[in-house]
Amino acid sequence: MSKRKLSRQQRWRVEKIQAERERRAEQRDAQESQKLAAGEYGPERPGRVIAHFGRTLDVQGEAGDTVRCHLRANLEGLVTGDRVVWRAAFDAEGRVVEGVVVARRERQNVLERPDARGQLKPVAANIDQILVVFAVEPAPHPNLIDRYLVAAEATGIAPALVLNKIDLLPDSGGELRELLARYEALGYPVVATTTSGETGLDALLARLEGRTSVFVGQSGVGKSSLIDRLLPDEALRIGALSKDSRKGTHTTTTARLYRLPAAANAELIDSPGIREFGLIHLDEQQVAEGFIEFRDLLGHCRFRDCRHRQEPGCALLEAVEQGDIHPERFASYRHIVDSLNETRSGPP
Ligand SMILES: Nc1nc2c(ncn2[C@@H]2O[C@H](COP(=O)(O)OP(=O)(O)OP(=O)(O)O)[C@@H](O)[C@H]2O)c(=O)[nH]1
Ligand SMILES: [Zn+2]
Repeated sequence: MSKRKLSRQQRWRVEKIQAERERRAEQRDAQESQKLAAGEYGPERPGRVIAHFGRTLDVQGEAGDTVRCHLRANLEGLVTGDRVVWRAAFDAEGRVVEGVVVARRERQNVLERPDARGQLKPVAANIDQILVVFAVEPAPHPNLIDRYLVAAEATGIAPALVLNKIDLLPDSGGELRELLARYEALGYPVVATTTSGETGLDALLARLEGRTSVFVGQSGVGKSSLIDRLLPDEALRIGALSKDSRKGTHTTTTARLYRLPAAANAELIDSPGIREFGLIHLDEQQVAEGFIEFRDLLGHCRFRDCRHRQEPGCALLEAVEQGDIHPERFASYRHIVDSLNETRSGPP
């Protein structure tokens, strides 16, 4: 909007348009309640939110059909991935033209991100795995991988690692393989891929099969390239969409759920906001719990309030000493805790 002040007449028009919009929304809610009461909608069916735009949602039914749905007045805060109960409205020929979402099923988990004011807001729900992508180039710092893993563990969603750009792996890539073996030994699934060939694509598809996944990872590791590979048609459509938004219409930053054509029951939830990951909302205890090999030891230090620095009888320090915790993972833990403390005590 321009800095010029709105004239009285302009302001009057804006207010009038706003009032008209509200009136229409109220009217629609009332009509829907009437239709629901009169049984004009079909029976209740299960569905899944694949995109949402304010009070309008795209819901995928069990048959894979997508229906534009309104939200019943008393339902709030649905996000992509939510499982819902919806009812269809039909046209004269008996075809489903639209629907209304009447209930939300309990969530298995929810991914949250801070909004502009730093408040955590749900962005997607019911996710089975977080695929942390890293690449041969830019070379991964182990601490960065750990930061992603800790953030993922805190959501309660299982993480897996994807090493991309293995076409760039030098013959002497022993160091990286060693790093991967360390995470595999901890129990994390690891898949190696490249988008410049077929290598690893089958393994990635197998990992995606039967699950709802999200990709996260540092800029430049190849997330977009991998997703383009998995969703060739969708990629074209998104390209067309963003061309429009560049003209200044509107940009959709909300998450979308995609069904992958190449794997059975494989779904992907993606948006620029989901790919980024923060740790700032975690406390020291949550960071420690994010290191899965620490979990059994937590609570076994001599002092209840042990901060695992130099306290005698620290179960973690002893495990490092005995080689049960890799020193680099422990250094990583320290680094994350220190960096969070610095950020919090730093200037606002
Ligand atoms: N050699 C090689 N290059 C790749 C591979 N995958 C992606 N790239 C290249 O790496 C660069 C970054 O890829 P993107 O897909 O944009 O990475 P991204 O993770 O989506 O990055 P952001 O959008 O910044 O988060 C591009 O120039 C790609 O062409 C790969 O398997 N091998
Ligand atoms: Zn301790």
